[in-house]
Amino acid sequence: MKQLLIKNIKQLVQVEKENQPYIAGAQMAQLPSIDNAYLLIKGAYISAYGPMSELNEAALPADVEVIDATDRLVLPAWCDSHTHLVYPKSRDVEYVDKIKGLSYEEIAARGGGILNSAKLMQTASEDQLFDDAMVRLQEIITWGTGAVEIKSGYGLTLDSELKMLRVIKRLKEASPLTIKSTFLGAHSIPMEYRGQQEKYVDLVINEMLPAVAKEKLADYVDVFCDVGFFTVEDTDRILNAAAKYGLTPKIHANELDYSGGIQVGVKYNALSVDHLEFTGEEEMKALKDSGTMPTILPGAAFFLNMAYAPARQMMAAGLPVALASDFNPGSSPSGNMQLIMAMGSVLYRMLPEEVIHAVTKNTAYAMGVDKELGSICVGKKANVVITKPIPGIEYLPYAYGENKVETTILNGAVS
Ligand SMILES: N=CN[C@@H](CCC(=O)O)C(=O)O
Ligand SMILES: [Zn+2]
Repeated sequence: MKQLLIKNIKQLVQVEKENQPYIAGAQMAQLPSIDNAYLLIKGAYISAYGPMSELNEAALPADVEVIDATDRLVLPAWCDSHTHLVYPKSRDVEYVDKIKGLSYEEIAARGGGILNSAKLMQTASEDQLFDDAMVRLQEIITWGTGAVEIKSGYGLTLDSELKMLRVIKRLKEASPLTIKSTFLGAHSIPMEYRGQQEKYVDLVINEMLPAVAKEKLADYVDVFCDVGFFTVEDTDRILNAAAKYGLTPKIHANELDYSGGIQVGVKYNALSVDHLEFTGEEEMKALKDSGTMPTILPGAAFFLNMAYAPARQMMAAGLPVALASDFNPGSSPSGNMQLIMAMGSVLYRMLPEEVIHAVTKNTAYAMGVDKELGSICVGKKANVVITKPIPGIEYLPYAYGENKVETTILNGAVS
């Protein structure tokens, strides 16, 4: 089997002897690393690592491929556990409305926002959606992403939701990235259902969910549980129905208000609850030891000029925190996880060690791939990044405009 040796690594970051599902509270500030290290990859998996002093290069096969990482750091590739990166077109027009002062809810209420994308989605071809999304995937690989979750939710009709999910299925097959798909039929209420949204919820439950399950198109289910969108009762109904198909929830919650989304997500053992701008003591109590990953989406809060989720209070309460990009055309038009790390650090006061855990281990958990990704651990998939020559981990969030990643390795191969 083909072997790849990365040697003379200035710092091998986030090594783990045994896989821990996620990192919480004060432990997030501890980042186990090895200076002057090597990493050995066999096929698609990590087979060994350690200090250079323990490397017996002579014992390796003659055809081993060698990368010299002098002055460079090696880290697990980022896991981006929340995106909407299959979409028909950018929404830069709304951007100007936002600058002029229209709120996210005001844009949505007059048929803009998610409904704008949903309208375009009706006529978008599957091939065009696939080609555009492949370009976006290629770009995020260059920024160091190794795994990504992608949601439907710009369809909002049976056919269009299935179209989006089929595109995601094709992306899974065509891309070297590890991809998980999430059914988000309950992303917004179509205009014709306004005032009778329970009928749209019926459609999601009775028509969309069975069709999605029949074609095995989704790994997870999501609901936008927030003011002006879906209520706790709607969410409860959808998650209850989804559980019968074995679909675990990942919920959009508490972005616009104390919506009860966090609590209903925890009630249904959601893998993650995401956004969380409106998180108080009660919400943190519900999250404690729940197994539900609190996931903050700094790109959306920054772009929409929202309040910032209380990341430091969450960690002080012993909770884990994950950071994802929310890459979408309306509220976070970037999948650059290095920028997310910078935002985590500057806007949420998270330490470099904490942001690294938040975009690797904790997002791996939030998208259900923690056993295979998220750390440098023997037996895990070899999805790693080699940085350019940089001074240390602090430089990753500090130099927010630069691409610090030189090489992304996915499944043991340079991508
Ligand atoms: N908050 C809800 N949904 C997306 C927004 C999608 C859009 O505006 O197109 C989000 O996560 O930010
Ligand atoms: Zn989202």
